[in-house]
Amino acid sequence: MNWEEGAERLVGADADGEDQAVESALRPKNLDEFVGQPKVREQLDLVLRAARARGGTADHVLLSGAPGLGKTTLAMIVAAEMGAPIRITSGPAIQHAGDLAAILSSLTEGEVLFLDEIHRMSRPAEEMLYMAMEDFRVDVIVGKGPGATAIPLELPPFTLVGATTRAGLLPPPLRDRFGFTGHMEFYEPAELERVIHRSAHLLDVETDPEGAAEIAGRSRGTPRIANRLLRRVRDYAQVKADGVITREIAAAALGVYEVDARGLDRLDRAVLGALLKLFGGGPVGLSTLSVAVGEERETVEEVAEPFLVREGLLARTPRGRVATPAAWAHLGLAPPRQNGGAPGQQDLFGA
Ligand SMILES: Nc1ncnc2c1ncn2[C@@H]1O[C@H](COP(=O)(O)OP(=O)(O)OP(=O)(O)O)[C@@H](O)[C@H]1O
Repeated sequence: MNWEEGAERLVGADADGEDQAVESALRPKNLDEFVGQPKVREQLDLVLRAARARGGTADHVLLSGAPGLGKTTLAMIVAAEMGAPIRITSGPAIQHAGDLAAILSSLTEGEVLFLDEIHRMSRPAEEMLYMAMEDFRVDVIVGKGPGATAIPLELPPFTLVGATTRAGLLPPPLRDRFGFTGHMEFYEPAELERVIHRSAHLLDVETDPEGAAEIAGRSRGTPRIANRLLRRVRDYAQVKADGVITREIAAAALGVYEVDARGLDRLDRAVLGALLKLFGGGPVGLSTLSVAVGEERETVEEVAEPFLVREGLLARTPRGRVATPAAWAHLGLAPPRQNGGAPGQQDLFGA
Protein backbone atom coordinates (compact mmCIF):
# COMPACT_ATOMS: atom_id res chain seq x y z
CA MET A 1 0.00 0.00 0.00
CA ASN A 2 1.18 3.50 -0.68
CA TRP A 3 1.32 5.61 2.48
CA GLU A 4 2.41 8.76 0.70
CA GLU A 5 0.60 12.00 1.27
CA GLY A 6 -3.03 11.55 0.30
CA ALA A 7 -3.18 7.87 1.21
CA GLU A 8 -5.99 7.41 3.69
CA ARG A 9 -5.20 5.71 6.95
CA LEU A 10 -7.90 4.62 9.32
CA VAL A 11 -5.80 6.10 12.12
CA GLY A 12 -4.77 9.25 10.21
CA ALA A 13 -5.70 12.47 12.03
CA ASP A 14 -6.54 14.53 8.92
CA ALA A 15 -10.14 14.56 7.76
CA ASP A 16 -11.01 12.30 4.83
CA GLY A 17 -14.05 12.65 2.58
CA GLU A 18 -16.31 10.55 4.76
CA ASP A 19 -15.26 12.47 7.90
CA GLN A 20 -16.18 15.74 6.23
CA ALA A 21 -19.57 14.39 5.28
CA VAL A 22 -20.50 13.22 8.77
CA GLU A 23 -18.52 15.50 11.08
CA SER A 24 -21.00 18.33 11.17
CA ALA A 25 -23.62 15.98 12.61
CA LEU A 26 -21.27 14.88 15.38
CA ARG A 27 -19.91 18.30 16.35
CA PRO A 28 -20.77 19.50 19.85
CA LYS A 29 -22.81 22.68 19.54
CA ASN A 30 -21.87 24.42 22.79
CA LEU A 31 -19.15 24.45 25.45
CA ASP A 32 -21.10 22.17 27.78
CA GLU A 33 -21.28 19.46 25.13
CA PHE A 34 -17.58 19.81 24.29
CA VAL A 35 -15.76 16.93 25.95
CA GLY A 36 -12.33 17.27 27.59
CA GLN A 37 -9.82 20.13 27.27
CA PRO A 38 -10.91 21.44 30.70
CA LYS A 39 -8.43 24.33 30.79
CA VAL A 40 -9.19 25.65 27.32
CA ARG A 41 -12.91 25.25 27.97
CA GLU A 42 -12.81 27.11 31.28
CA GLN A 43 -10.68 29.94 29.92
CA LEU A 44 -12.71 30.32 26.77
CA ASP A 45 -15.90 30.28 28.79
CA LEU A 46 -14.64 33.29 30.77
CA VAL A 47 -13.60 35.16 27.62
CA LEU A 48 -17.02 34.62 26.02
CA ARG A 49 -19.07 35.35 29.12
CA ALA A 50 -17.19 38.58 29.72
CA ALA A 51 -17.67 39.66 26.11
CA ARG A 52 -21.38 38.87 26.30
CA ALA A 53 -21.73 40.81 29.56
CA ARG A 54 -20.06 43.83 27.95
CA GLY A 55 -22.31 43.45 24.95
CA GLY A 56 -19.19 43.54 22.80
CA THR A 57 -17.24 41.33 20.49
CA ALA A 58 -15.01 38.59 21.92
CA ASP A 59 -11.24 38.95 21.79
CA HIS A 60 -9.36 37.17 19.02
CA VAL A 61 -8.72 33.51 19.85
CA LEU A 62 -5.79 31.34 18.76
CA LEU A 63 -6.17 27.57 19.02
CA SER A 64 -3.15 25.36 18.59
CA GLY A 65 -2.95 21.60 18.54
CA ALA A 66 -2.72 18.50 16.36
CA PRO A 67 -5.32 17.78 13.64
CA GLY A 68 -8.65 16.33 14.74
CA LEU A 69 -8.60 17.60 18.33
CA GLY A 70 -11.53 19.97 17.88
CA LYS A 71 -10.23 23.37 16.76
CA THR A 72 -12.89 23.85 14.08
CA THR A 73 -15.51 22.62 16.51
CA LEU A 74 -14.43 25.18 19.12
CA ALA A 75 -14.45 27.98 16.55
CA MET A 76 -18.06 27.11 15.73
CA ILE A 77 -18.87 27.03 19.43
CA VAL A 78 -17.37 30.52 19.86
CA ALA A 79 -19.77 31.79 17.19
CA ALA A 80 -22.74 29.89 18.60
CA GLU A 81 -22.07 31.10 22.16
CA MET A 82 -21.80 34.68 20.91
CA GLY A 83 -24.92 34.29 18.76
CA ALA A 84 -22.84 35.36 15.78
CA PRO A 85 -22.43 34.00 12.25
CA ILE A 86 -19.17 32.31 11.29
CA ARG A 87 -17.10 32.53 8.12
CA ILE A 88 -14.64 29.71 7.50
CA THR A 89 -11.48 29.93 5.46
CA SER A 90 -7.87 28.78 5.65
CA GLY A 91 -4.33 30.13 5.32
CA PRO A 92 -3.58 28.32 2.06
CA ALA A 93 -6.76 29.76 0.51
CA ILE A 94 -5.51 33.30 1.15
CA GLN A 95 -2.54 33.78 -1.08
CA HIS A 96 -2.94 37.48 -1.83
CA ALA A 97 -3.67 40.37 0.49
CA GLY A 98 -6.61 41.14 -1.82
CA ASP A 99 -8.21 37.77 -0.98
CA LEU A 100 -8.13 38.69 2.68
CA ALA A 101 -9.35 42.24 2.07
CA ALA A 102 -12.37 40.84 0.22
CA ILE A 103 -13.27 38.58 3.13
CA LEU A 104 -12.65 41.18 5.84
CA SER A 105 -14.62 43.88 4.08
CA SER A 106 -17.69 41.66 3.84
CA LEU A 107 -17.77 40.71 7.54
CA THR A 108 -20.70 41.88 9.60
CA GLU A 109 -20.44 43.28 13.13
CA GLY A 110 -19.52 40.58 15.69
CA GLU A 111 -18.98 37.90 13.02
CA VAL A 112 -16.46 35.15 13.74
CA LEU A 113 -13.81 34.60 11.10
CA PHE A 114 -12.26 31.15 11.40
CA LEU A 115 -8.85 30.97 9.76
CA ASP A 116 -7.60 27.39 9.75
CA GLU A 117 -3.89 26.71 9.17
CA ILE A 118 -3.22 30.36 9.86
CA HIS A 119 0.55 29.71 9.73
CA ARG A 120 0.25 29.03 5.99
CA MET A 121 -0.99 32.47 5.00
CA SER A 122 1.13 34.57 2.63
CA ARG A 123 3.29 37.31 4.11
CA PRO A 124 1.40 40.30 2.63
CA ALA A 125 -1.92 38.85 3.84
CA GLU A 126 -0.43 38.33 7.27
CA GLU A 127 0.63 41.96 7.46
CA MET A 128 -2.81 43.11 6.44
CA LEU A 129 -4.26 40.91 9.18
CA TYR A 130 -2.14 42.63 11.88
CA MET A 131 -3.85 45.93 11.26
CA ALA A 132 -7.28 44.38 10.84
CA MET A 133 -6.99 42.57 14.18
CA GLU A 134 -5.71 45.56 16.08
CA ASP A 135 -7.47 48.56 14.58
CA PHE A 136 -10.32 46.96 12.61
CA ARG A 137 -9.01 48.69 9.54
CA VAL A 138 -7.23 47.67 6.35
CA ASP A 139 -5.39 49.67 3.74
CA VAL A 140 -6.50 48.65 0.29
CA ILE A 141 -3.79 49.41 -2.23
CA VAL A 142 -5.10 50.77 -5.49
CA GLY A 143 -2.82 50.97 -8.54
CA LYS A 144 0.77 49.91 -8.98
CA GLY A 145 4.25 51.42 -8.69
CA PRO A 146 4.81 55.05 -7.68
CA GLY A 147 1.17 55.94 -8.37
CA ALA A 148 -0.21 53.34 -5.95
CA THR A 149 -2.34 54.73 -3.16
CA ALA A 150 -3.57 53.18 0.07
CA ILE A 151 -7.25 53.66 0.72
CA PRO A 152 -8.11 53.02 4.37
CA LEU A 153 -11.19 50.88 4.91
CA GLU A 154 -12.94 50.69 8.28
CA LEU A 155 -14.07 47.22 9.35
CA PRO A 156 -16.79 46.28 11.80
CA PRO A 157 -15.45 44.68 15.01
CA PHE A 158 -15.09 40.93 14.47
CA THR A 159 -13.53 37.98 16.27
CA LEU A 160 -10.75 36.13 14.55
CA VAL A 161 -10.35 32.50 15.57
CA GLY A 162 -7.05 31.25 14.20
CA ALA A 163 -6.10 27.58 14.24
CA THR A 164 -2.65 26.14 13.82
CA THR A 165 -0.94 22.83 14.32
CA ARG A 166 2.29 24.70 14.99
CA ALA A 167 1.93 27.76 17.22
CA GLY A 168 5.72 28.08 17.18
CA LEU A 169 5.61 28.83 13.43
CA LEU A 170 3.53 31.98 13.88
CA PRO A 171 5.46 35.23 13.74
CA PRO A 172 5.41 36.86 17.20
CA PRO A 173 3.59 40.02 15.98
CA LEU A 174 0.70 37.82 14.85
CA ARG A 175 0.72 35.66 17.98
CA ASP A 176 0.72 38.74 20.20
CA ARG A 177 -2.46 40.08 18.64
CA PHE A 178 -4.57 37.24 19.98
CA GLY A 179 -6.22 38.04 23.31
CA PHE A 180 -6.50 34.38 24.18
CA THR A 181 -4.45 31.35 23.15
CA GLY A 182 -5.68 27.85 23.89
CA HIS A 183 -3.45 24.86 23.50
CA MET A 184 -5.35 21.65 22.73
CA GLU A 185 -3.92 18.48 24.23
CA PHE A 186 -4.44 14.89 23.13
CA TYR A 187 -7.46 13.37 24.91
CA GLU A 188 -7.36 10.90 27.75
CA PRO A 189 -8.99 7.49 27.05
CA ALA A 190 -11.84 8.28 29.49
CA GLU A 191 -12.59 11.50 27.57
CA LEU A 192 -12.59 9.63 24.27
CA GLU A 193 -15.02 7.14 25.74
CA ARG A 194 -17.37 10.05 26.39
CA VAL A 195 -16.90 11.28 22.80
CA ILE A 196 -17.69 7.77 21.54
CA HIS A 197 -20.81 7.39 23.70
CA ARG A 198 -22.04 10.77 22.54
CA SER A 199 -21.40 10.00 18.85
CA ALA A 200 -22.90 6.50 19.17
CA HIS A 201 -26.04 8.06 20.58
CA LEU A 202 -26.23 10.53 17.68
CA LEU A 203 -25.63 7.74 15.16
CA ASP A 204 -28.21 5.59 16.92
CA VAL A 205 -25.78 2.78 17.65
CA GLU A 206 -25.88 0.79 20.86
CA THR A 207 -22.49 0.64 22.56
CA ASP A 208 -21.69 -0.92 25.91
CA PRO A 209 -19.05 0.71 28.17
CA GLU A 210 -16.37 -1.90 27.40
CA GLY A 211 -16.96 -1.54 23.68
CA ALA A 212 -16.47 2.23 23.91
CA ALA A 213 -13.33 1.73 26.02
CA GLU A 214 -11.90 -0.67 23.44
CA ILE A 215 -12.37 1.87 20.64
CA ALA A 216 -11.07 4.73 22.82
CA GLY A 217 -7.84 2.86 23.56
CA ARG A 218 -7.13 2.57 19.83
CA SER A 219 -7.98 6.17 18.91
CA ARG A 220 -4.59 7.79 19.44
CA GLY A 221 -5.92 10.51 21.74
CA THR A 222 -7.91 12.06 18.87
CA PRO A 223 -11.72 12.48 18.67
CA ARG A 224 -11.72 12.46 14.86
CA ILE A 225 -10.07 9.01 14.88
CA ALA A 226 -12.42 7.81 17.63
CA ASN A 227 -15.44 8.78 15.53
CA ARG A 228 -13.98 7.12 12.45
CA LEU A 229 -13.19 3.87 14.26
CA LEU A 230 -16.66 3.93 15.76
CA ARG A 231 -18.18 4.00 12.26
CA ARG A 232 -16.09 1.03 11.10
CA VAL A 233 -16.95 -0.95 14.24
CA ARG A 234 -20.63 -0.11 13.76
CA ASP A 235 -20.47 -1.60 10.22
CA TYR A 236 -18.90 -4.77 11.57
CA ALA A 237 -21.44 -5.04 14.39
CA GLN A 238 -24.28 -4.70 11.89
CA VAL A 239 -22.91 -7.23 9.42
CA LYS A 240 -21.42 -9.82 11.76
CA ALA A 241 -23.51 -9.48 14.92
CA ASP A 242 -26.68 -7.92 16.27
CA GLY A 243 -25.52 -4.33 15.89
CA VAL A 244 -24.47 -3.83 19.52
CA ILE A 245 -20.87 -2.75 20.07
CA THR A 246 -19.23 -4.84 22.77
CA ARG A 247 -15.55 -5.20 23.64
CA GLU A 248 -15.29 -8.40 21.56
CA ILE A 249 -16.98 -6.85 18.54
CA ALA A 250 -14.81 -3.71 18.73
CA ALA A 251 -11.61 -5.75 19.04
CA ALA A 252 -12.57 -8.09 16.21
CA ALA A 253 -13.63 -5.22 13.91
CA LEU A 254 -10.48 -3.23 14.48
CA GLY A 255 -8.45 -6.42 14.06
CA VAL A 256 -9.89 -6.66 10.54
CA TYR A 257 -8.65 -3.11 9.88
CA GLU A 258 -5.26 -3.93 11.44
CA VAL A 259 -5.54 -1.26 14.14
CA ASP A 260 -4.03 -2.85 17.23
CA ALA A 261 -4.86 -2.46 20.92
CA ARG A 262 -2.73 0.66 21.20
CA GLY A 263 -3.83 2.28 17.95
CA LEU A 264 -0.85 1.25 15.82
CA ASP A 265 -1.67 0.30 12.25
CA ARG A 266 0.17 -1.86 9.74
CA LEU A 267 2.72 0.81 8.82
CA ASP A 268 3.53 1.59 12.47
CA ARG A 269 3.95 -2.08 13.24
CA ALA A 270 6.10 -2.66 10.15
CA VAL A 271 8.48 0.10 11.22
CA LEU A 272 8.62 -1.11 14.79
CA GLY A 273 8.90 -4.77 13.71
CA ALA A 274 11.84 -4.02 11.39
CA LEU A 275 13.59 -2.01 14.09
CA LEU A 276 13.27 -4.88 16.55
CA LYS A 277 13.63 -7.96 14.39
CA LEU A 278 16.19 -6.80 11.82
CA PHE A 279 18.23 -4.36 13.85
CA GLY A 280 17.98 -5.70 17.38
CA GLY A 281 16.19 -2.54 18.52
CA GLY A 282 18.73 -0.13 16.96
CA PRO A 283 20.28 2.32 16.83
CA VAL A 284 19.73 2.30 13.10
CA GLY A 285 19.68 5.13 10.57
CA LEU A 286 16.38 6.39 9.19
CA SER A 287 17.34 5.54 5.60
CA THR A 288 18.25 1.97 6.48
CA LEU A 289 15.04 1.52 8.41
CA SER A 290 13.00 2.96 5.51
CA VAL A 291 14.62 0.62 2.97
CA ALA A 292 13.93 -2.30 5.31
CA VAL A 293 10.21 -1.53 5.39
CA GLY A 294 10.05 -0.58 1.71
CA GLU A 295 8.83 2.97 2.35
CA GLU A 296 10.13 6.44 1.61
CA ARG A 297 12.17 8.12 4.35
CA GLU A 298 9.55 10.87 4.61
CA THR A 299 6.77 8.34 5.12
CA VAL A 300 8.60 6.67 7.98
CA GLU A 301 9.71 9.96 9.50
CA GLU A 302 6.53 11.99 9.12
CA VAL A 303 3.72 9.43 9.01
CA ALA A 304 4.81 6.61 11.30
CA GLU A 305 7.35 7.95 13.73
CA PRO A 306 5.56 10.85 15.44
CA PHE A 307 2.99 8.55 17.04
CA LEU A 308 5.59 5.89 17.90
CA VAL A 309 7.69 8.57 19.62
CA ARG A 310 4.65 10.00 21.40
CA GLU A 311 3.75 6.53 22.65
CA GLY A 312 7.27 6.02 24.00
CA LEU A 313 7.91 3.08 21.65
CA LEU A 314 10.67 4.63 19.57
CA ALA A 315 13.33 7.24 20.28
CA ARG A 316 15.19 9.41 17.79
CA THR A 317 18.80 9.68 18.91
CA PRO A 318 21.89 11.19 17.25
CA ARG A 319 23.05 7.62 16.50
CA GLY A 320 19.78 6.59 14.90
CA ARG A 321 16.39 5.17 15.79
CA VAL A 322 16.17 3.13 18.98
CA ALA A 323 13.34 0.96 20.27
CA THR A 324 12.34 1.36 23.92
CA PRO A 325 11.62 -1.59 26.25
CA ALA A 326 7.90 -0.84 25.75
CA ALA A 327 8.30 -1.58 22.02
CA TRP A 328 9.56 -5.09 22.71
CA ALA A 329 6.71 -5.68 25.12
CA HIS A 330 4.14 -4.30 22.67
CA LEU A 331 5.16 -6.66 19.87
CA GLY A 332 5.49 -9.54 22.34
CA LEU A 333 9.19 -10.00 21.71
CA ALA A 334 12.01 -10.52 24.18
CA PRO A 335 14.72 -7.87 24.00
CA PRO A 336 18.24 -9.19 23.31
CA ARG A 337 20.35 -9.44 26.44
CA GLN A 338 22.59 -6.60 25.30
CA ASN A 339 20.43 -4.09 23.50
CA GLY A 340 22.28 -2.11 20.85
CA GLY A 341 23.51 -4.49 18.13
CA ALA A 342 26.30 -3.30 15.87
CA PRO A 343 25.36 0.20 14.73
CA GLY A 344 28.45 0.62 12.56
CA GLN A 345 27.30 -2.19 10.30
CA GLN A 346 23.61 -1.32 10.37
CA ASP A 347 24.00 2.31 9.36
CA LEU A 348 24.84 1.45 5.77
CA PHE A 349 22.63 4.21 4.36
CA GLY A 350 23.51 6.93 6.86
CA ALA A 351 21.12 8.55 9.33
N1 LIG B 1 -14.10 17.80 22.50
C1 LIG B 1 -14.84 17.13 21.62
N2 LIG B 1 -15.96 16.53 21.99
C2 LIG B 1 -16.68 15.82 21.10
N3 LIG B 1 -16.35 15.67 19.80
C3 LIG B 1 -15.24 16.28 19.37
C4 LIG B 1 -14.44 17.04 20.24
N4 LIG B 1 -13.41 17.53 19.56
C5 LIG B 1 -13.55 17.09 18.30
N5 LIG B 1 -14.65 16.34 18.18
C6 LIG B 1 -15.10 15.66 16.96
O1 LIG B 1 -13.97 15.36 16.16
C7 LIG B 1 -14.16 15.77 14.82
C8 LIG B 1 -12.98 16.60 14.39
O2 LIG B 1 -12.98 17.82 15.06
P1 LIG B 1 -12.51 19.18 14.37
O3 LIG B 1 -12.87 19.19 12.91
O4 LIG B 1 -13.03 20.29 15.18
O5 LIG B 1 -10.94 19.06 14.52
P2 LIG B 1 -9.81 20.10 14.11
O6 LIG B 1 -8.89 20.21 15.26
O7 LIG B 1 -10.40 21.36 13.60
O8 LIG B 1 -9.10 19.33 12.94
P3 LIG B 1 -8.26 19.98 11.70
O9 LIG B 1 -7.07 20.60 12.31
O10 LIG B 1 -7.94 18.76 10.85
O11 LIG B 1 -9.16 20.95 11.01
C9 LIG B 1 -15.50 16.51 14.78
O12 LIG B 1 -16.42 15.74 14.07
C10 LIG B 1 -16.01 16.58 16.19
O13 LIG B 1 -17.30 16.03 16.23
